[in-house]
Amino acid sequence: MFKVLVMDGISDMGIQLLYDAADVEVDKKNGLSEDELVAIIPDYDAILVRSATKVTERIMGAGNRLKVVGRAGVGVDNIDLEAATKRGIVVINAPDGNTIATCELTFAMIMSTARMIPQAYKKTVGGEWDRKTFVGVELRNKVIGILGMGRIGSEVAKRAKVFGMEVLGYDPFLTEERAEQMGVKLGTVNDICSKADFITVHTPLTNETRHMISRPQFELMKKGARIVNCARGGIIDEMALVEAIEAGIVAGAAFDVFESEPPAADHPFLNNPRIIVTPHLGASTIEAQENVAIDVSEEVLHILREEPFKNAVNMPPVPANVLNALQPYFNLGEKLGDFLGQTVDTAVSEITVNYSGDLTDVDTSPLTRYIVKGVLQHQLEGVNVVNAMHLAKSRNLNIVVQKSSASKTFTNLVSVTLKTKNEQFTLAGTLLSGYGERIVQIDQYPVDFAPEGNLLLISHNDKPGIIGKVGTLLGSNDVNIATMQVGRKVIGGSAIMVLTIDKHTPQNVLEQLAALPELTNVREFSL
Ligand SMILES: NC(=O)C1=CN([C@@H]2O[C@H](COP(=O)(O)OP(=O)(O)OC[C@H]3O[C@@H](n4cnc5c(N)ncnc54)[C@H](O)[C@@H]3O)[C@@H](O)[C@H]2O)C=CC1
Ligand SMILES: O=C(O)CCC(=O)C(=O)O
Repeated sequence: MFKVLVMDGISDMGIQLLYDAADVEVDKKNGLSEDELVAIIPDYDAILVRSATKVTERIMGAGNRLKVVGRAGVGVDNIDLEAATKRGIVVINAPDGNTIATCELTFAMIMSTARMIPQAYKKTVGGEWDRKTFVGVELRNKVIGILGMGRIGSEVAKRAKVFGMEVLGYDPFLTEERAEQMGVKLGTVNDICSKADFITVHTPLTNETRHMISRPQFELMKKGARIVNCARGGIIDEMALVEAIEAGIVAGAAFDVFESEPPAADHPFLNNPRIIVTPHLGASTIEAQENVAIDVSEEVLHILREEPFKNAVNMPPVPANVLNALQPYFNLGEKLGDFLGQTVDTAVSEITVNYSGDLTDVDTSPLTRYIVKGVLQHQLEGVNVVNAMHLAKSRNLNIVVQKSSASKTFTNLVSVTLKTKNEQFTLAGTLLSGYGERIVQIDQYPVDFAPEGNLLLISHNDKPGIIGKVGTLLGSNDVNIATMQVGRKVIGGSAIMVLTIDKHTPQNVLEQLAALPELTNVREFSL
């Protein structure tokens, strides 16, 4: 039974999928401190959060069965990604479900600053009938500058066009072609700051975007500019904004997010009549909360059940077509790594993977992760596909990936060579139509067996009678052989035998086999 901890009031409708799952037990909690979470997290396989709960290194360190942190939303700045990756904990988010909600709040904020609706409301309900103070501006024919043209920024741009605004955009990943399709003129941050009547930011908070709008940008602005931040506190320098309002440059601002949340009681925004604020409500619609909770629940179930998933934040994204092409190979890749990992007793210095046939046309890096995971799990604790490459890198393990043109014999072939200081070992596997996963080469020897169960790998010289001797010895010790494969390069030369055994071969039997003079090496593997 998987135990999932749901925090921060995530929508019950959205997590119905988890309640309905026979293999999942759900606990809902709110407002726990870091210490309280550290105390209970060892019981859980997954934790789901919005933005309120900070999932820190300490919490993840205590979560010894924690496999996934799910963020019901976009921004993952409340989750220590590095700590998660190190521990092989998958972090997933729900990037699409709250785009429209946040875009619509942004527009509400733009219109509220244009017409000072909250300020007018406050006076009116206070008993004043003030029709002079609140003379606003129209949006039509005004210039809006959008910094960050991803999901939300692009939706804001669409709506701004409908309001008759000229749209300027800045995003390092926005091509001229795409900007043109959206009717957006590209500009630099400073360009946009000097031309726009309204500026809205929709980037994540990163080293590059922190204080992207600060004193120098406010100095470039037109008198009467209005500023909106429904993305992340810190993208706009809060103190510089207050100064720009005092200097008469900025006429109004609307903030849903703060450098520190919640803001301190004496935060200068809270009593400034030109600044309107909301408590991080961008994603707070019934629809968005349901969407993100559904998305994150689906992904959490996939991860717990070890099924393929798509929205991991601490792993490179895998496009659906690549995932479809590679998924059938994941188990084979892991088995090849697993087998190879059992062949060595000393540190691995290099893993070389060669893909051929059908596999030359796709980005095989997700499959390489499975192979590396398979190898490393014999050397390190807690390895999985999330942290495999990170662990390999941190141990200076060289991963070489090669692609060669179609294999002569197989339509697809994955060949993996493991190198240590003193030895190297190669295995190759394929997916055979109608037969599934097969190992088809061990070092230079052609073989053909399924990578599963208990295997005995025996090196010997190709002489008559050896197979019989091995069979008799195993039979007399009640060790049943399920399948047997013999591989040799030339008649009478060195050869190998691969036997699938119904159960684990006892140590004393392995020793008796090793004592047979015709055998040069006997090793047991378990896959
Ligand atoms: N107030 C709220 O409740 C919510 C806030 N957000 C926040 O809104 C922001 C945007 O969300 P989405 O549009 O879904 O994300 P997104 O990932 O689709 O878009 C972000 C865009 O920012 C761009 N970007 C990154 N660095 C940049 C830089 N230095 N300069 C200019 N552009 C840069 C990226 O290229 C990307 O196109 C995120 O920070 C997210 O956390 C999202 C949902 C709700
Ligand atoms: O969960 C929330 O309400 C915050 C949403 C948000 O900021 C995000 O998705 O990045």
